Amino acid sequence: MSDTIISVKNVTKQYQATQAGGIKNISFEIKKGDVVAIIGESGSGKSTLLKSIYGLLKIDDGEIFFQNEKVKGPDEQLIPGHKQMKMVTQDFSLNIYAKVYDNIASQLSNTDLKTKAEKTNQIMEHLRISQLQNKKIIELSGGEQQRVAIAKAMVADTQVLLLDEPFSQVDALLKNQLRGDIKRVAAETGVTVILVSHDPADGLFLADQLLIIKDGKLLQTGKPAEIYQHPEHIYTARILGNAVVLNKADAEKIGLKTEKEMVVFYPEWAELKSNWDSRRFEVKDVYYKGFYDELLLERNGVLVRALQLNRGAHKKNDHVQLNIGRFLEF
Ligand SMILES: Nc1ncnc2c1ncn2[C@@H]1O[C@H](COP(=O)(O)OP(=O)(O)OP(=O)(O)O)[C@@H](O)[C@H]1O
Repeated sequence: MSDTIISVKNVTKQYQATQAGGIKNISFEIKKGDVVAIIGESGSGKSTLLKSIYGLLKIDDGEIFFQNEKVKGPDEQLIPGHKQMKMVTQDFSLNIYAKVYDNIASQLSNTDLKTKAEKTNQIMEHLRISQLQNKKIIELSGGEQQRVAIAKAMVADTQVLLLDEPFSQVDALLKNQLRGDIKRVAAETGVTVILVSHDPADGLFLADQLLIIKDGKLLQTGKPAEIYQHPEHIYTARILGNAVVLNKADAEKIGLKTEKEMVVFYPEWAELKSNWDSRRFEVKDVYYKGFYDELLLERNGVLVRALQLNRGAHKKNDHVQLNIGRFLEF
């Protein structure tokens, strides 16, 4: 228990106006120093959960604890939010006409100017923005502003960093770099990071703990690899791995026997072979995916997808054998 920093217990928050949305009876714990990714589609309740943890929303039911102290809602304190947590929203809340250095340093007191300068320089180094320190925010790209916003949020000994869609402003290449940097900074500084993203790849890459949210409910939480390999819901397998989902009748048409209603497998669990046997599929289409092909295959009117690492080996209209080594039943 001692290394738990955040406990969310049976938290419900519904919005009066919509009578829907929000989050429903969510419980989980976060370990100090972990990177936690909350993954779900748009409108699933991710931001509601993040704001509730920070104390920005009045929750209807349940409790949230920071260490052993209850997080107060906006009606219970003068300035909503939690002193040891910082939230970076998509608008960054930076002073766009001030310099990078001053934006970050503004979070520290002037009583010890040497420490103030040291801490500001150190966090800029961590986030690789030292070279930008004399630039004004308005002169920076979206990705650079994102880094400054994170540095500003972290500089004053923040224990929990809350990031709402931190990669929304960066392109694919910079996104990989920023993801790596957040992971590294969390490991180096010991800060606990809770981030919200609609892109499951963010969670799989970054997180020590993943939370899958759908329609305001927590479907599953755990380590990314565990959730990926053992999803408890079809939705989880679909968003994490673009799984193939078949009903019982279709599954049987391609030779998969099940007592349950649905069969699910990730394309990489199916092995392609050229041998001609009873489990043959016809290649309906080939999608170029860079270092591999994705094949759309058909058998008895049922379509499935499989990966072809040996690019170009099978072409449209070829017949192939597919060994589905593992599948899940729901
Ligand atoms: N202030 C509000 N008033 C009424 N309904 C709201 C309010 N904020 C959010 N909702 C509703 O609650 C649901 C969850 O919203 P939330 O912003 O938490 O989702 P999200 O998963 O973060 O989505 P996105 O990725 O689009 O930001 C949505 O249906 C949304 O319309």
